Amino acid sequence: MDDDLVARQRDGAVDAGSAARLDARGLQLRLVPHQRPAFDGWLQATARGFLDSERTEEQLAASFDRSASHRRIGVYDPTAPQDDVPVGTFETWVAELALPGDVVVPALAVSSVTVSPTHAGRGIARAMMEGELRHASRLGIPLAALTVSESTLYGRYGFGQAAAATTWTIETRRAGWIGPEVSGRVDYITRELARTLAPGLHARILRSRPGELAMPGSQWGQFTGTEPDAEKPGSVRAVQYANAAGEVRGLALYTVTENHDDYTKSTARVRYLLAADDEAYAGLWRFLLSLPLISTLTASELSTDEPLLWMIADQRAVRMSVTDHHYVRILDVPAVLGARRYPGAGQLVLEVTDPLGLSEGRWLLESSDDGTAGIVEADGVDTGEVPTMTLGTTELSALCLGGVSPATLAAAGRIRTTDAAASSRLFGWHVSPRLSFWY
Ligand SMILES: CC(=O)SCCNC(=O)CCNC(=O)[C@H](O)C(C)(C)COP(=O)(O)OP(=O)(O)OC[C@H]1O[C@@H](n2cnc3c(N)ncnc32)[C@H](O)[C@@H]1OP(=O)(O)O
Repeated sequence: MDDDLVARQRDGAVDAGSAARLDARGLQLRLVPHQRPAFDGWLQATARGFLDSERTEEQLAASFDRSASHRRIGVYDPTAPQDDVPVGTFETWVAELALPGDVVVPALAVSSVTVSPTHAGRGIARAMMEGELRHASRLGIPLAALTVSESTLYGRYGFGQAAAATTWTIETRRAGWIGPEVSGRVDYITRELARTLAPGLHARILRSRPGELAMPGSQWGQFTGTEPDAEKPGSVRAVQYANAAGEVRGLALYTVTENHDDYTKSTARVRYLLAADDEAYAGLWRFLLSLPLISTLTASELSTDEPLLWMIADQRAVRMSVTDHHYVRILDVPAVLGARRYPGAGQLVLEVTDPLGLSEGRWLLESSDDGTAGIVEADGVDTGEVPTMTLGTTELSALCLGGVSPATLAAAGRIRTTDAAASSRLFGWHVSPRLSFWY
């Protein structure tokens, strides 16, 4: 990651257009310095917005210590009784996001969007979002991404649902293992060791799964229960998988809920599973499915095409639900579509409209047999019989990771294409996108 870009994104001035809009309503848009007590007011407002209880001194200190690298903005009402507590909060940082084909690009990760109910419906969230997207666009950051509390919030700004997630409930005794028998071993490790191993393992899988985002360091602490303010840290169990050569290739974190009426009907919840290769994946799931006294295993933020389903003899032992998860917003069409890889050679004209005017245009995309692509402005270029796709940024963003096909969006009336089959061949990818956490 480019440290200079990270610093310019974090420290850049608030967007002048959004500041002026809010100022006209008597509100102030400010960059929140990484200092206490300014940080405390911002975090208390964010916690309240997400229905959390008031943060304790221990939680404030722990959050402050782990959050220096992020940009925070707040909207303040100087006439409010608590004028040091913002009525709007917004957090961003630059993180690598994986695109199809083992490539990553810098993305603006967006989080902590809240507006106090006392100030709702006055355009505060819109002003913060538009301003931060413009700031990122000016810095050349090619896309933005977020996970959502409500599905209906972000399409209006050009975010498209690009990587769905699945939630699983598995009847372990019914499932039956028909996956590979692996030659490595599973061992319990301390949560601290899991915290140390996790970032390296995640860095290895990041590029292989479109949609995955580099996880903020602090979140590993939350998954492993090693942060000073972690809730019930002792409930988190950690195991590692090492192959026959002794190399650690995966780890799993889980919690259990005892059933006091019948211990054999207890439940385990997979908190996080990281596997750097197929063998570690099989070894860890095999272990989790055979935990003694556990009759139900649950897991979430899995992809829509997990090999796990094909390692289970009785697929009806699995109940699976699909939910929208990772939303992406293209800010620079040539940068994103020129960086990702394609299944093979093809050509497509893209006519893109953008509600915020950041990524509008008409482009000719040409991919080669090796999957790389070039993209040029199509105006003035003879595009002859090349298939054309006409769509909004929201829909292009939904398509860019290969999680949904142009044919599906055309059938849904969301895009127009002169050749649904050719467009779908070009935009498809052989694995479904996935994001393994919330942020
Ligand atoms: C990435 C994340 O952090 S996801 C978390 C989002 N935050 C939350 O869920 C916390 C609880 N909710 C809130 O804090 C606020 O209600 C927010 C942030 C969702 C909205 O803040 P507001 O300042 O009231 O929104 P604002 O007035 O700017 O409205 C912007 C647009 O969103 C729409 N909108 C606002 N709330 C909702 C909603 N709950 N569902 C659907 N649309 C909504 C408005 O109608 C408006 O539409 P328009 O501009 O296209 O006409």
